[in-house]
Amino acid sequence: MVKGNLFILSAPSGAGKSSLISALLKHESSRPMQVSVSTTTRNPRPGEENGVHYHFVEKKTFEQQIAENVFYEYAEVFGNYYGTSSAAIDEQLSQGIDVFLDIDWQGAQQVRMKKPDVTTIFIAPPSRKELENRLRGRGQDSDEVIADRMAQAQSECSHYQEFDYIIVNDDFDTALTDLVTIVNNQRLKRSQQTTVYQDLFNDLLAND
Ligand SMILES: Nc1ncnc2c1ncn2[C@@H]1O[C@H](COP(=O)(O)OP(=O)(O)OP(=O)(O)O)[C@@H](O)[C@H]1O
Ligand SMILES: Nc1nc2c(ncn2[C@@H]2O[C@H](COP(=O)(O)O)[C@@H](O)[C@H]2O)c(=O)[nH]1
Repeated sequence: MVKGNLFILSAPSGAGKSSLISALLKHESSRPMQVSVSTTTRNPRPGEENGVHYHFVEKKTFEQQIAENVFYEYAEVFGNYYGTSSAAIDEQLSQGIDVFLDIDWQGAQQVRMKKPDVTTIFIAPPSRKELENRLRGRGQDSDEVIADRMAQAQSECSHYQEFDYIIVNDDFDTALTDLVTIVNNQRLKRSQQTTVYQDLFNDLLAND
């Protein structure tokens, strides 16, 4: 079986990566796709469910999991820990599922070191003003949290050159089409198709 592809989406908080991944997962697809559920020490927002949006844990538990080597990558973002469990993504990739990581630039750097064939995508907002509007429009964070996220946005954006692709999420449908194109592009690579088309190429290369 062909292994699944690993994709990373990074962006300043509020640029729309969760919305884009969620829309992508509802889109028609030739292969199964899943978003990795990260572990975090931040408090749940209203409406967020444990095990669905994140695995919410205490700082002590997270630090124990770091010591037990549970994480493929982890980072401290906005004063909280966030991490991706190795076991979950290895299992999904080995089942041929394409896996999407919604992680920050620090996590992206760690994954690139371990898995150089990862496809990395940077989602940019159309402007700083619009980014702030989206954070406010989400209605889930205090003024203080929003100010902190706006301050951090510059640091996240300063890493855009490390990514394979850039999508500017201005018009949502256009950004989604761009994301679908990138995913299909990766799936059409020869390295991804050699096993699938082995019989076809055996036939095409056979001597009469
Ligand atoms: N193209 C768009 N145009 C207008 N609003 C958008 C667009 N994309 C997303 N949004 C809205 O912007 C807000 C932030 O989006 P979202 O939560 O997906 O961002 P995020 O990058 O995943 O943030 P975080 O990293 O904090 O989880 C949401 O209210 C979402 O509905
Ligand atoms: N390095 C990692 N970064 C992660 C992970 N899960 C989420 N994130 C990033 O954190 C910020 C804030 O997210 P929020 O849900 O609190 O708004 C955002 O940039 C995410 O991409 C992870 O497992 N590792």
